[in-house]
Amino acid sequence: MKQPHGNLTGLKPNQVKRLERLYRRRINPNEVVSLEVAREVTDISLEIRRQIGLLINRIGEIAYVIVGDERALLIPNLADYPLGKRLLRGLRLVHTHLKGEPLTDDDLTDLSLLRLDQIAALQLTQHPDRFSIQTAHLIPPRPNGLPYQVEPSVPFPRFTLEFRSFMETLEESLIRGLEEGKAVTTGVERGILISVTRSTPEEADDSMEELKELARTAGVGVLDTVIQRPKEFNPRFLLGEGKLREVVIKALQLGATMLVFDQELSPAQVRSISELTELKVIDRSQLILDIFARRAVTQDGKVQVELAQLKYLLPRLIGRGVQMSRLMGGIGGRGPGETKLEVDRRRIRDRIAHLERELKELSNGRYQRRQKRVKAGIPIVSIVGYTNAGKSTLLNTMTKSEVFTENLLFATLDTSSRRLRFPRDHEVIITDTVGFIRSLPKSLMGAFKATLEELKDADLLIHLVDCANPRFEEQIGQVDAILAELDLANKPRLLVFNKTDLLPEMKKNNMLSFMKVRQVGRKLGAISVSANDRKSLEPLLKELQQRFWQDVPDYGAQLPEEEENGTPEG
Ligand SMILES: Nc1nc2c(ncn2[C@@H]2O[C@H](COP(=O)(O)OP(=O)(O)OP(=O)(O)O)[C@@H](O)[C@H]2O)c(=O)[nH]1
Ligand SMILES: [Mg+2]
Repeated sequence: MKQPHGNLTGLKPNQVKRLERLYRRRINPNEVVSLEVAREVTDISLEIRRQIGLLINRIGEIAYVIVGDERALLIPNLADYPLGKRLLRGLRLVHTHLKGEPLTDDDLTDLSLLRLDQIAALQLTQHPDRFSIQTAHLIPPRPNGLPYQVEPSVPFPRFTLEFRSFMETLEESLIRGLEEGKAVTTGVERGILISVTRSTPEEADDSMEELKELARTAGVGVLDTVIQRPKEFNPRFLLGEGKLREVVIKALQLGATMLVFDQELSPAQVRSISELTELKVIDRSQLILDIFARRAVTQDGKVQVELAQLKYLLPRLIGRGVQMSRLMGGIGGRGPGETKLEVDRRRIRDRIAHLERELKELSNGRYQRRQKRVKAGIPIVSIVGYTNAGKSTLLNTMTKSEVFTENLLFATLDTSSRRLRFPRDHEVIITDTVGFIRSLPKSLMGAFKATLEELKDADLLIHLVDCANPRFEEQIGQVDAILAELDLANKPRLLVFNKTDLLPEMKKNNMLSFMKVRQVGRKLGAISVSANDRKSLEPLLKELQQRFWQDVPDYGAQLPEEEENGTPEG
């Protein structure tokens, strides 16, 4: 015999029995609830002075009988009715309100969060036979509107709703609403970005701005951002449960498909949050991994990214459940691939070992190539810097080659090298590198050390800075920190401020920022360039000549001749 849910203490055996017997009742699928069943629950409810709720499925079976207290009831985990890809749960809640209260905020939250077909309150009075009914249902998302509609309450005998056709119409309109929503925001996924942090409001904002950029780069449309700065972190959801519920309602209103956290989430947190919200949940690390996965081009890059992805996933495979598919799918399913997702942990470990061997071989190849270069005695200059600083653009302009550049984060994932010829048969090799970023996932840091291995051979690092970025100072610090972590703190370095063509505009709009750029630039002795303008590179080229061949008599800062440049190395 199926048990009623909720607290049954204090109920008489015959009352429990009556509750149990409710499971045997059938409702006509075209009715919200039948008069007989409504009467029975109001009777018991008045007798025990507690709310009673029925969750009824589409074929009219009573799937759950729930006993609450005088004012509320707690809906159990609806494990037998997973939402999956459906818009509605396939269950409606009919429950009693002992004092005839209208639907409460909690009721409407349950409706929204659980995506119930409908919620109905039987509003009781002193007379067991005289009660009203009030219903509410979800509606298509509207910007800044409530996600549900509440109907006026009507005396039960006058309540005539053709439930089946009502549901059909409702589902159609929800689907239509979703499709319209999709047209508004492009992107495979539409996400709400969340940051839960104790850092200062400015830091939190900066980090959120960067997360937005990352999301954009990953093809996630950003619908909204939420920053919470709690006194204490909620260990289960990171952010407070109340706040999380607000987020879910917002997600529903805006038609979001995923939540993106600025903080790294533990596997258990991802699980709890996705269970509660039924949305895809990813964190900053996974977002970055996802971007890497999209961008890796060379064998080396691909191997490293897959390795990093698997290492990230492995600890998250423990106690896996339904939500694993969500976790592993990544954005638009660009995880390590559906078939691979099904392999168990053992096979993933094997794969990791295999990839690590492959990486080593690739790295040997790189080492030999580097040896050749070092032997040839040609100075090596590596361009490093925060992602989107303009490193690839600089390499292109300097050498007139075509390295993929884009106004997206992490355009470059593989090092590429070019020769740059100076007059008098002097030349240097210039290498472009993957962009740096704060809080690079640990798993990636390891993998990318391999790519950045080449930096060890560099005779000079050009640290390129996008000085038009409001966070440029911080970014300089981040790059310095990563270089230190790579044991490169002592390499000769040249600080170069890029995008100076944007400064006049900044001077007009934000004098203070402009002055800041100038002050920092002077303090750190930065050279100014505009990577997309060859002419502006003269001071930089002159500096390079002086650094490498200072004994050479000054022949003027001359730009390398065009036809001599851009010979790809090798
Ligand atoms: N206004 C302006 N834009 C620039 C300049 N240099 C680069 N950009 C733009 O900045 C964006 C990023 O340039 P990339 O060369 O891809 O930057 P990157 O540092 O290689 O980036 P990652 O490879 O992602 O780390 C592109 O849209 C460039 O067109 C410049 O001097 N002035
Ligand atoms: Mg680049």
